[in-house]
Amino acid sequence: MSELLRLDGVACIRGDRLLFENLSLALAPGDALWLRGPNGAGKSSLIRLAAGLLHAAAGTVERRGRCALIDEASALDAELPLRRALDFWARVDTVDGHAVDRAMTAMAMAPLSEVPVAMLSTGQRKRAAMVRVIASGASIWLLDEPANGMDDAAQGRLMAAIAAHRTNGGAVLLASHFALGIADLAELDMGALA
Ligand SMILES: Nc1ncnc2c1ncn2[C@@H]1O[C@H](COP(=O)(O)OP(=O)(O)OP(=O)(O)O)[C@@H](O)[C@H]1O
Repeated sequence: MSELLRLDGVACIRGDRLLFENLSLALAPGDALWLRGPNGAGKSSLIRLAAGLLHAAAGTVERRGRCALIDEASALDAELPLRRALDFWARVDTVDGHAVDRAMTAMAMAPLSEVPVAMLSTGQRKRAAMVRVIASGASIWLLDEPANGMDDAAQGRLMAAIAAHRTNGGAVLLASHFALGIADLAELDMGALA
């Protein structure tokens, strides 16, 4: 497979409801795809399928390389100072402290290194989750509403991080209610599949 992520003829059932079927998509290095659609359309479900956290009722999901995920649940230990919480994941992802340093700078989080995760604001928590994604070194980014709660400056940093990741050969699958102003972005309207 030349792509980083490929879904072929995928169906998703949640509870007793068929959310979508026969859905296919492929992300090659440098690609980004925006999943759009109203509440309940299945955007988060598709992201979780791509991450391997949900089982497809039909079809296949293939990944080449590691993926990093942002969703509504924070993976960072709420009790720890931010930097220690991020260093834990750096060890899991087998990346060094410099990768965390660079990602902290990219999301302007370095001044908050010693603040416990539980005390971060909503937007700061999203930025912290993005630091983890950037530092992970994963080639496939799965971002579920990554900009929710971010102010304009943080959204600008998110856009820059996405652009840099694509330039470096990564791919991005993004679910968002609103357009984020990303250049050269493919779209999949999940509302149209319902
Ligand atoms: N664990 C679950 N069990 C049963 N149904 C679920 C479960 N999780 C989600 N659903 C249902 O699946 C549908 C799609 O949910 P999903 O979260 O994927 O949509 P979404 O497009 O991301 O919505 P939003 O824009 O509100 O985040 C909804 O109708 C939801 O109620």
